[in-house]
Amino acid sequence: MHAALAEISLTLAANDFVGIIGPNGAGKSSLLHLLSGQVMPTVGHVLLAGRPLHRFSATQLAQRIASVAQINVPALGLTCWQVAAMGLLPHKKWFEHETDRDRQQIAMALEHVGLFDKQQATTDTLSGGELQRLYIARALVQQASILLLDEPTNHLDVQYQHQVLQLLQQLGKTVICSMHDLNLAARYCNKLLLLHEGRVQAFGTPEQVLQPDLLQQVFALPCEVTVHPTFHWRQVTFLAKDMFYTKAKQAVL
Ligand SMILES: Nc1ncnc2c1ncn2[C@@H]1O[C@H](COP(=O)(O)OP(=O)(O)OP(=O)(O)O)[C@@H](O)[C@H]1O
Repeated sequence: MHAALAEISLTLAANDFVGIIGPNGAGKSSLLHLLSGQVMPTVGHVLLAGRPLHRFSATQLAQRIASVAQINVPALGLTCWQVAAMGLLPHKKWFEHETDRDRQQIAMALEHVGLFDKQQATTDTLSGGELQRLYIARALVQQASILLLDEPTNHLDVQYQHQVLQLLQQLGKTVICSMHDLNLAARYCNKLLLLHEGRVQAFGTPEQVLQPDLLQQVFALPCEVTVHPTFHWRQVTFLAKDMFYTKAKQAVL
């Protein structure tokens, strides 16, 4: 049997903003499923505050961990407000009504993701990016201290990519998300986890993880890593193989 992940051992601290990076099929989504408790590891444990995830009830987990999946099917007929309000479910008893505080929280979450003005719009009228932001709003309403997001900037335009990552960074929560854009990951995450073929290739700060040789080996493309002159972020540029060799040849001539 093929294991999606193997020999993963890591400890994440409260308030870490971790970007899981790696090529297609590296195991990013599988790791998020394990961390959310959706899937149990066949070997080993995932511990939350020292307690294995399987020892928490579904409600207890939902009060602590909120997940935003990669592909969210729009809940047909529901308004943005109603979808965001679903985040209250782990905190409510059956038929318990929304309080003023609940409504304030929903409004704030919608405001945070730029959807306050669309609160009465139905989800089938939203763009892919708006839908993504709506599910992030639902996760905020859930008030979990850990947020797991599968490619949260997928479908978002540049402005909202930055707005959403900035928002996630400022939440003061533990945020773990898979990301394909290494430059956005370098800019916003304080830690990166580089996966390849189900194994951890590197885990640490963006400076530690974004090493050209390592990236070249994992992504199978020549790459350069530079440092932004003003902000000191790492910036990764992948080169098509022929570009790299043409440039190297010119440098030799
Ligand atoms: N439900 C499943 N059953 C069997 N194998 C699976 C399942 N889901 C994923 N896999 C396999 O596990 C491996 C890791 O997949 P995963 O979706 O976690 O990768 P990923 O890094 O998130 O990829 P991508 O960047 O394409 O989203 C792949 O080989 C994939 O084919």
